[in-house]
Amino acid sequence: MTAPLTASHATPAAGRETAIRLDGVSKMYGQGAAGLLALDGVSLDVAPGEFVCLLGASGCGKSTLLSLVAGLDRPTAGRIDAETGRVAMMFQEPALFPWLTVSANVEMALRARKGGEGSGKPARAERRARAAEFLEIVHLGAFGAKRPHELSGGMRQRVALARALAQDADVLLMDEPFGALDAMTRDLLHDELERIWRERNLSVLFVTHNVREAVRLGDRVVLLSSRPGRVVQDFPVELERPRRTDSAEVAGQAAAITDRLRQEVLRHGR
Ligand SMILES: Nc1ncnc2c1ncn2[C@@H]1O[C@H](COP(=O)(O)OP(=O)(O)OP(=O)(O)O)[C@@H](O)[C@H]1O
Repeated sequence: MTAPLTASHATPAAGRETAIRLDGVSKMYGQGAAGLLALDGVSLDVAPGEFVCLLGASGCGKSTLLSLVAGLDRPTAGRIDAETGRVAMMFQEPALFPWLTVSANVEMALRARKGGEGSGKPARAERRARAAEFLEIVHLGAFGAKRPHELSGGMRQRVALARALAQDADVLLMDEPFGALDAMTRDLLHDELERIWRERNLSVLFVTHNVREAVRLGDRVVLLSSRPGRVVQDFPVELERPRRTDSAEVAGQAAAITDRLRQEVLRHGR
């Protein structure tokens, strides 16, 4: 949950147009007869600036896949390149430090930044000013002095988003970030995330159980099989943006993907 917020395991390969590449990635937890194969030969590319949603039955390895891309764990086989190297993660729980103000939570990410060309750690006053800018981006400019418990669930997730942006990440890995929010708040956050994704040209890998949410947000929806997770189908979503979750177009494409997901779940007798 409160695992490291940045992971850098870049493998530069000049001229390749991928932000994330998984090539034949498998993950086995444990060993021998007691081993559990969570992912089996997953190959998947995310282009720079692309928004890819990952769908699949419960336990099919979606979170495992994200943690491998984030470099929090290693694959048993296969290869992962996150070429940009600046990866931030968001979870269903915002995982803020409750004793710190909203601003200080975002400042922590600025403190934790790795040094590098033009990205040295900013001094305290500058961190505060930059945290305020990131809070403006998520429309929480007036809330920097509040503590997390004074905010609603949706606002706390916006702080988590500001914190992810403050890491100067160009790849966002999101594990059901809006799963605990009510439908109205989720809708608003979809709009905000879409705006920020476009403005900052982020590459996003977004895990969800919600097929409509995947179609609302994704350039592509990648469907994983039940465990062990394998890529079953990759659905391009060519609907014009901005999309509405409750539109007939989104509902239509979501229904087709749900049918395929249902077949997959039934095939595994769940
Ligand atoms: N650290 C671990 N050790 C052993 N088994 C694990 C570990 N982490 C996950 N698993 C198992 O690996 C499988 C895939 O888990 P994972 O959490 O990646 O699936 P998921 O698709 O994200 O699930 P959900 O949709 O329910 O969140 C599950 O059977 C889970 O129990």
